[in-house]
Formats: sequence, C-alpha cells, structure tokens
Amino acid sequence: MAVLTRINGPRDLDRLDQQQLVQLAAEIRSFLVEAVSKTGGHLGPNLGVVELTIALHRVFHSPADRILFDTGHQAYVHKLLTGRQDFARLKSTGGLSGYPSRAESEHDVIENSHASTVLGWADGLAKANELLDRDDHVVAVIGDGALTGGMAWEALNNIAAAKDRPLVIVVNDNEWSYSPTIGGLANHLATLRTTDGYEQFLARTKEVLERTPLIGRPLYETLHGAKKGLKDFITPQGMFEDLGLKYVGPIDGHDIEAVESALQRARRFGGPVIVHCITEKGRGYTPAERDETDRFHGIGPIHPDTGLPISAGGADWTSVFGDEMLELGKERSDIVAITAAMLHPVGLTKFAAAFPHRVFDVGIAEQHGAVSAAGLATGGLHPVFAVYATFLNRAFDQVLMDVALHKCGVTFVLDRAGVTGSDGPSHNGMWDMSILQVVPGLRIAAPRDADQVRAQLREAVEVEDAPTVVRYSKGAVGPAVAAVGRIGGMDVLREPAGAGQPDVLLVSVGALAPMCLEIAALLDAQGITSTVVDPRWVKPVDAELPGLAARHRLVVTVEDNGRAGGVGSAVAQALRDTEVDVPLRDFGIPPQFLAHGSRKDVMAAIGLTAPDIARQVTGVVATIDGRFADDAADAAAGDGAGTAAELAKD
Ligand SMILES: Cc1ncc(C[n+]2csc(CCOP(=O)(O)OP(=O)(O)O)c2C)c(N)n1
Ligand SMILES: CC(=O)[C@@H](O)[C@H](O)COP(=O)(O)O
Ligand SMILES: [Mg+2]
Repeated sequence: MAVLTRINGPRDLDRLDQQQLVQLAAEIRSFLVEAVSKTGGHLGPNLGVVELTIALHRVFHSPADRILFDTGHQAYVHKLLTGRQDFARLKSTGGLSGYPSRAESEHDVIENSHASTVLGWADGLAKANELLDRDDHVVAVIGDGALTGGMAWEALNNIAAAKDRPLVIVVNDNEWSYSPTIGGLANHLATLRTTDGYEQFLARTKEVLERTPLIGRPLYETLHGAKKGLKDFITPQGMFEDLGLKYVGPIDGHDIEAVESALQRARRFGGPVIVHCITEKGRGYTPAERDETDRFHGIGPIHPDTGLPISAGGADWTSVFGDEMLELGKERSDIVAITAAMLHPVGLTKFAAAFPHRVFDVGIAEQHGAVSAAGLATGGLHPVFAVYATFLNRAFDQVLMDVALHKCGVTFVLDRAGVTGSDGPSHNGMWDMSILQVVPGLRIAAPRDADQVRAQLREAVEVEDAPTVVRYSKGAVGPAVAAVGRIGGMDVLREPAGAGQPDVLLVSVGALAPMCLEIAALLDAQGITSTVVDPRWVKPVDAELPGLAARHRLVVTVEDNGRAGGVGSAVAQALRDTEVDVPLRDFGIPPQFLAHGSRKDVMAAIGLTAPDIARQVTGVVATIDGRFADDAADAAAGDGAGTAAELAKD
C-alpha cells in the first residue's frame, strides 16, 4: 500500500502522476476486498467507484467544494482519501459508519442512506452558493438505481431551470441497483452507453494504446481529445439535454484521466451539467464481477479468495416470508408482488422465479410502488408490497391517501422492522408502527416467530377492504414461542404464577416475545407475578385488552419500534377510552437517531433488554406498593388518602 498509506487527505492526490494513480486504484481495491471481507459491507458498489472518486477529489477541492453521494453506501473510497483508513470496525459500534458521517469528517455531508435525495441536496447547496456569492462547486454522485427514484426527477426539474447555476451531476451508471436497474431511464442510459460509434471508437483507442504503450502522453492526449470530441458528436441528444442539462459522456468511469478530463470540463461549464460515467459494480474482484444476483452489493463477512460467505445463514425472517409467499402464489393467482429495487433482499426471489409476470420491480420508487398497489388492488388483484420498514416512510401519504382512503386490499410486508443497527440511524425500522397508527382502517400484524409470519401473512392477504401490514425484524428468525391460551385475538404466552390478582400485564409485540418471557421470569424472582400476551395484530388494539388490563395492577408494553406514537401509546389510549384506570409503562425505542452498531449493542444502549426493563418494572411496582403501604398507614392513622387505583393514577 505504498501509495494509499501516503494519502492523508485529498490534496495528497495532486502530486501523484498517472502511474501512481493507477497504482493507488489497485491498492484501494486490494484494501477494500481485504477489509470488507472481514467486516461485511458494500463491497460491490465501492469497487465500482475507485477511479471515479480519485478523479473527483483531484478535480474538486473538498470540503469547500461539496462532493455528495446518493445513498452513501459507495463512500468507502471517499473515506479512504479523506483521512479514514481504519476499516477494522466498519459499521460496528465505535467504528467507521458505513455511510458518510459529519461526526467523522468535514468532507461528509449527507448521512442518510435513503436513496434519490442527493440531487435535492445539491440543488439547495448550489442555490446557497449563488445567494451567498461563493465560487465553490457542488458535485452530486448518483447511481443509475437512485436515478429511478422520483425525488431525483423533482430535483432535476428544478436544477434544469437554472441554466447559469453551476452544479455537476455525476451519474454512476453500472447498470445495477441491487438487481439490474429497471425502467425507461435504464433503457435510455443503455442507449447512451451503447452507441455503436462510441463503443467501437473506445475499443480502437484502447487497442492502439495497448499495442504502443511507449507513445506516451502526447498521443494519449490527442486520442483522448478525439475520443471525447467524438463522443460529444455521436452521443444522441439524450433526455438530459432535452431537459436543458448539458450532457458529457458516456465516460469510461475506470479511466482516471478520462474522468478527470470530463470533470474539468464540467467544472468550467458554469451551469448544470451531467457527467455520465460507465462503471462496473464489483470491478476488480472476480467473485463480485461474476455475481449475477447483486454484484456483492451488500455482503456479510466472506472468504476473500472465493467470495463465499463465512457463515451460512440459517432460517431468517425474510426466507420464511419468501417461502410462504411462494405457496400463496401457487394457491391464489390474484396475489402479485411488488419490490422497490430489492427483489432478493426482501425475499421475493422464489416468487419471481415461479411467477415472473406477477412480480413488479418499480425501481427505487416506494411512493410509486404504493400507488401502483392501489391500482392493482382496484383492478382485482391482491398486491403484496415487500419493502424495508424504513423505506416505507417516504410512501406514507400514498399509503394513507391512495391505499387506505380507497380501502384497497394491499398487504405491506415490512422487513428490517425494529433496530437493525449496523446501517446506522436511517436504516432502523423504528417508525412504521408509529406513523401507520394514524392510517384509518389499516391493520398491523407483528409476528413473533416463523409460524406467526406464515399465519399472519395469510390472515393479511384475506383482507380485501383495507391495507394490512406484516412487520418483522432483520436476520435470523427467533425461536418458536407457543401460546398457552387465547384471550380475544391475543395469544397468552405465559399465565401468572399463583392465584390472586396478578401484578403485571406484559404486552409483548412481535419478535420481542422471548425477551418478554425473560422479563416475566425476572419479575417472578422479585415476587412480581405477570401475564404475558402477544396481541398478534397490534392495530387496532384488541377489544379484549382493556378488560384484561383491568385485572392487573400495571400494564407494560414492549415493542421494537419508536415509543412515540407506538403500540404502547395506542394501548394507553385504549385504556383511557374504556375508563380502565390502570397505570401503564411503555418500553420502546426512544425518539432519537441511533448511532450505528450491532443490534445487540444498540438495544443495550437504549435499555431495550430484559434486565433493564425488569428492573424498571420492579421499581414501578414498588412505587405502587409503597403508595399502598403509605396509604394503608395513612388510613390506619385516619388520613383517608385515596385508594390504590387513585394513587396509581399519577
Ligand atoms: C429509499 C430507498 N430505497 C431502497 C434503498 C436500498 N438500496 C440501497 S442501495 C440501493 C441500490 C442503489 O443503486 P445505485 O443507485 O445504482 O447505486 P450502486 O449500488 O449501483 O452504486 C438500494 C435499492 C435505499 N437505500 N433507499
Ligand atoms: C444501503 C442500503 O439501503 C442497504 O443495502 C442496506 O445496506 C441494508 O441492507 P441489508 O439490511 O439487506 O443488509
Ligand atoms: Mg447502480
């Protein structure tokens, strides 16, 4: 790593000659394969932007010039060039974030990993530069996948309107999202990319150079100039130029000089300009180059020499859903599936293989996916939209005003619900059971184990007059948790020990059932008896829950969702609405952006663990008892303090 280790900041790139730059690119690729094979991460996307990122930091001077990355998963090279080369704890607690992070560096701007926002950021920053009379540049790097998101086009519409406002948009076109990028835009980019004359000229240029390496820079520059000029001439007037955006490209995104030359032109242009770079996802690492699933988009730890995963994954929530979805597809021809560019990660691979015409990849376009689902349902089908919980946030209005208002039978399957941890604050699925609480008619299921995923998915697709939601965690599915009884629609997971009024009604939501059973056992050790129930459908609150609560001294809800407006809030409201005067303590994720780390670490950090919750519940019961005790003493002394229920009110 003779060159890379000497790069402590982007300006150290300026002194490197072409040969050293090529060497640096090779060293970065070796570094990425070695480091990310240990930690896991976005290996494929970052292998594809090595030369592009080097060129960006040579032409533009960050942080004065803002270099922005869409989604941010492809910013490892950017980190390596901006003083961060310790990847030992990438995405782990206390280690580097897997995305840009302002806390890490002044060179980082956009921290969230939700796609298709970079052009909006760039538009705003460019306007700020203009209004504050700054000559700095704004450069937005957006992938072909992220370009399928509607927000990107909202921004482009604004950017194109300002012909004299400098803004450089680098389209990192590797033809892949997770899966091959879909849609009309992808086809258009392909047209730009595969213009015959450009391809043939490119091939001839490289052939000449390979045959006559000693001709050196003068000829290379001449050929380069000719190649560039020819490209401008032969590239069809693409939609970008129809929009009024200057278009430069397509550029070989792995040719540092070619990219630098294009970026220099763009830098001088004085208005919005698109630099269309053709890159290869996974470039330089054979297992990734050959991977036809997702080009090693996001991997766990692997054997670097083979690319094979270190640990063979067991049954996970996603595969349980995928297998049941396949069975449902066989049984019901009206069931169709929707994905937002994440066919494999959400578990629709098998369904798509069996029913290729009944699965729709809408691109990174969750809003469109939800509205299209309303259309599909109205058209007589039952769509199942499988999407990560956090990404449904951006389709809230479509769920509310298109799906729910029209009482469409659409099932949203939310994967990665709850704390996911390692992908940082914007990836936790911690908002769905809060924001969806306000959607009239929408029902939410939170299965506690594999059997419940299967059962509740089936219950959900039976509902044809309202949206339904089935939400579950990331990764390995928990142990099966059997019910020992049923009250209303709620499964009783544990009866209270002993006779008499039990102390606590423990409402367990979804995958936290094992934790709640552990809490109950810890409370037992304190002499506190509890009933553990799993409501299964957490919205609407089960009609029997208030009555059950009234037979306890304290209600405790535990959810892997934000506390604010979550299931606990809904249960509290149900108690109020039914005049059930029992104190309630709700445990969930605090309304904070959670720093990246393992799920276990993050759950511990926010106190969502059995010991933490048991300790707090013990304290609450003691307080209630204490008041009882005080009350009894007062009553004996004729003080007439209120009843336990009144006391417990406050
Ligand atoms: C709103 C949203 N939906 C889905 C995702 C999941 N996701 C992360 S990266 C990615 C693919 C991005 O493709 P592209 O922009 O082409 O970048 P590449 O990985 O090819 O460099 C997707 C779908 C996301 N981050 N944000
Ligand atoms: C960047 C992105 O949105 C995803 O690739 C993210 O890494 C989560 O992926 P998994 O939860 O599937 O690992
Ligand atoms: Mg791509």
